[in-house]
Amino acid sequence: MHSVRKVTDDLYWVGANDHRLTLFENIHPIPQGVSYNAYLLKDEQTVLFDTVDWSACRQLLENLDYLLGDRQLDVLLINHMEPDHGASIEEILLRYPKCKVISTEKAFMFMRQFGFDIDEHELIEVSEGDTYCFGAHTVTFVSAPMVHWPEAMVTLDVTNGVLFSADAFGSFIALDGKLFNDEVNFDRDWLDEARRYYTNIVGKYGPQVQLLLGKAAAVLDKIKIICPLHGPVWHTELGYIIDKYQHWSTYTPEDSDGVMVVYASMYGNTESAAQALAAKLVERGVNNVRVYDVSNTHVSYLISETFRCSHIVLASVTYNLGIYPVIKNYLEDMKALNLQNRTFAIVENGSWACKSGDLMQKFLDEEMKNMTVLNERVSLSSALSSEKEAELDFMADAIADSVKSASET
Ligand SMILES: Cc1cc2nc3c(=O)[nH]c(=O)nc-3n(C[C@H](O)[C@H](O)[C@H](O)COP(=O)(O)O)c2cc1C
Repeated sequence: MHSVRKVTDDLYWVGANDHRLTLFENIHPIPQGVSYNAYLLKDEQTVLFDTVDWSACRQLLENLDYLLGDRQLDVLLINHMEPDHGASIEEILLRYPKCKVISTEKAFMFMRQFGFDIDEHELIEVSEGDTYCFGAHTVTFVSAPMVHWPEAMVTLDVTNGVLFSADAFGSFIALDGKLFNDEVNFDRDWLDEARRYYTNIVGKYGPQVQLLLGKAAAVLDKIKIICPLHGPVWHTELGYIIDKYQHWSTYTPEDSDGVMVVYASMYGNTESAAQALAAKLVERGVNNVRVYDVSNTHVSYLISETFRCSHIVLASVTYNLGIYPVIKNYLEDMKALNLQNRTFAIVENGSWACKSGDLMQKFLDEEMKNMTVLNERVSLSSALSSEKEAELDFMADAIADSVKSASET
């Protein structure tokens, strides 16, 4: 059965929702699913903008069948070749043998690498600034390398201001009938998952996203609708999502008063200190505090929260003279995603040779960029003793002061 939505008078969402996939990219949990968005323009020529994951190909075909009726698909325009969008290319070309393909040189290379038989078709290679007319609609192409693969481009329909933004402005969560940003409560229900999508998938490529945002800024008044490849279509409050992208891509905390306390604890003593610290922070008026057990929280959620918050408390046991491995993995992920400009506080614990504090400090100082570590470290010997509580108070004071000054700037 077809399931389509109208975006404009002659543009349709023809994508699909996926509630079966457990792990996006086989790594990030997606408990609320994901959508693969593709769009069909019915102009003098019919144009399909991107395809969907192979698992959703049948839905795409039914949607196209329904909307095209007796018409053929004339053009397949590929902005992004990652298989969650490109996997159905060959099937589309088999069904519509006269279909031309418009894409970038690199994307055509990827199509061949992935084994798609495209060379029987007319292939139109485009690059930055080229335009193409489908009848009433003319589009122009803007390259978007590493947002988030090297071949990526975005396409602007200069006739009606629709931007096909590829993975930019995308989000986890299946659409389930909704399509537009104002059909959902984005701030309440989607923002966390949009951030988790961006930060884990594209987070590393902040400078490249900045480049794209710079190009978009030059034509911002012309952009009326943003059609990403996952999640809602933006047709109101474009500034809201662009502002989020500004923060994320410049590694600027969204919440200058946000504190996350991430603890690693085997027997509960470090956990107890983490909770005591959280209570002390709230007592000092720092209410935007969340506590995470690193062992129970998938690292993609921690990364997302680390992009949101200005302050991070790392509380780790010592493990075989090292940092607890799961905290180490979290730090490595932060580094891989290029995260910077955060303030840290360190709580360490050990029963005979406490090392985790120095090691975490060294990692932040030497492996990462623009990270500040507060001097007030708390060093536990097995459990939080009453003598050490004063140190936890000093740490809470220091974090509260730092949050206050971050919020004032
Ligand atoms: C496998 C393992 C390795 C450990 N290695 C060290 C170590 O190298 N140095 C140390 O001081 N404590 C070490 N510990 C002890 C814990 O870090 C220590 O008991 C800590 O207080 C436990 O805190 P928790 O109650 O939050 O789990 C180790 C414990 C385990 C289980």
